[in-house]
Amino acid sequence: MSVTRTVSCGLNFAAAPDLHSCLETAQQSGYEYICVPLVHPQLKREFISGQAKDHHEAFTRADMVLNSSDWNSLIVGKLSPYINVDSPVQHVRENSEAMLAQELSLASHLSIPAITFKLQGDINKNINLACIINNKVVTVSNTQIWVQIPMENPLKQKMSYRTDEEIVCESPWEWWNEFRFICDFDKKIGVALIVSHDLPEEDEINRWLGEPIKCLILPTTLFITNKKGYPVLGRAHQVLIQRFSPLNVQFLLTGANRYSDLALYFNYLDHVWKKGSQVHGPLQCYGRGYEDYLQFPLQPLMDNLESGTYEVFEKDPVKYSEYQRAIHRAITAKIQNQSLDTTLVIMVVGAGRGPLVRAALHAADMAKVNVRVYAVEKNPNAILTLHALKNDVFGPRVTIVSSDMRQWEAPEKADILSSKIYNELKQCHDKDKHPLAHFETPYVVYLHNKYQIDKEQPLFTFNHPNKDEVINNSRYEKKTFTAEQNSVLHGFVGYFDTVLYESITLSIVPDTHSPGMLSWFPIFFPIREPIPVKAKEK
Ligand SMILES: C[S@@+](CC[C@H](N)C(=O)[O-])C[C@H]1O[C@@H](n2cnc3c(N)ncnc32)[C@H](O)[C@@H]1O
Repeated sequence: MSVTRTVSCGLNFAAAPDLHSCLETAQQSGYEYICVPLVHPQLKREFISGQAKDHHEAFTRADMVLNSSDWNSLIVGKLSPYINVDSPVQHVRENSEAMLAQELSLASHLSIPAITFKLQGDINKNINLACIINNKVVTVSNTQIWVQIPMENPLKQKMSYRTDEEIVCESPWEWWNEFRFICDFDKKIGVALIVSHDLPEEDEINRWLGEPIKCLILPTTLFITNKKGYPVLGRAHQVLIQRFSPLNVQFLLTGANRYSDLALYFNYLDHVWKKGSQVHGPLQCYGRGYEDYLQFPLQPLMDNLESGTYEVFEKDPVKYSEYQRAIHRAITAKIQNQSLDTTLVIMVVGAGRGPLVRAALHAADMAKVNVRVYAVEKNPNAILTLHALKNDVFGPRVTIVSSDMRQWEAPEKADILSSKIYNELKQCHDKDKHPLAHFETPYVVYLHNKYQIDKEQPLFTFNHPNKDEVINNSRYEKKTFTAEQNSVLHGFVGYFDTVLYESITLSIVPDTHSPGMLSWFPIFFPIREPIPVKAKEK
């Protein structure tokens, strides 16, 4: 599915003495917003001591230069880079705190959508900043915070010019991780990732793909000139942009323009972004709009499903044909060594609006075998549909049983049993519970913005029919996972696969996912407190 929108890219300005002309420059070339200093870079203020302390002139432009809807949608404000609220020098720190308070208050007054600043090191150098941002912005306003993090440690870059040896230094992901822990993982705080010339290892990029990346900052120096004289990115950077595009990230172009027109960068980025945002494959098309959206699992035993819900199941192009293949294969196996006029008994338990009944009849027709099909369903509304289908389509081979299968006394034994009830969960979901109660309970989610800490492992197996003397479907298992790199555990994801008959299976496990099958998103159990995990830790 191709994308008709254009990329959301902004233009960074080192200084913006005239906001109108900056906006005009940006918009003429397709850029959606501009990123500008909240205060002119030269207007460093003095609050504690010094000559400038008693200057009471305006420290920046007035709000009237733009109307509020432009402030709200077109401007990302940069905090002054000389603010250092973690300075060991008292007056620098105190002055910085006052400047920061002034700029945060201004950002809130203007209601700009986001403020941004660059993180220059680990939490030891930024603890006060993290606390102030958390207390003064995250908990009190709607402004988004874009924390600029370099993709590669600047120390590594610096040293790479001086030595050929492999430099081991901390990943800037750690800086971000520590910072957002202080901000309690608030949704308003996200990453503006500064894309480096040398890209980090694949693992590290994968880890960033699980973070709340709001923006990729692209220095103009990343671009090279192609044969036609236009700016383009190298292959690795194109792939990077395409991998982040589906996460709805915005972009920010920064640095000197080296071409005749700024639109050349924009047009190229738009082209690369569109390629990355294209939705491939039926599952991606189907899941579009549901990415990372936590949904309550269906409870077909406790609730009676609605007509529209059945309609959604029935659209799956793969599931029912696999059921039909499985039933056909089971019929073929059953009738071996039996006389031609044998009638097989097939029971569809939890028949819904009849797709498995239809599959059973088709399979019988293909095998040229007589069948009696029992369609057992407890939802009285779905029973109406089944009766209509019996009259119009299924005919006398089908007996409709309006009953809970657990209470039904079957008149005869089944040769083949077919059912599709996987998403049953015991506990009832109360949507009005305390927000924290929503943790550690399951959700269905089409996972998108995620990093998988370790490979999935098989957990529970259920065999049907269960011929144990005492049937016990409760399960308990302990599994050990090993983190490949430092990361944060937010929860556990559950997949399943099932054997319908012999080699015919359905699976939503990533490595073995049934091609083209749309049904069933994974189940996700969020944990209440995210847990930091160290590389190689179990
Ligand atoms: C997930 S739906 C599947 C319906 C249908 N087989 C299909 O593929 O579209 C499960 C169905 O099983 C029914 N069901 C669940 N528990 C049942 C029970 N104990 N007895 C009878 N039907 C049940 C539900 O009402 C629902 O119609």
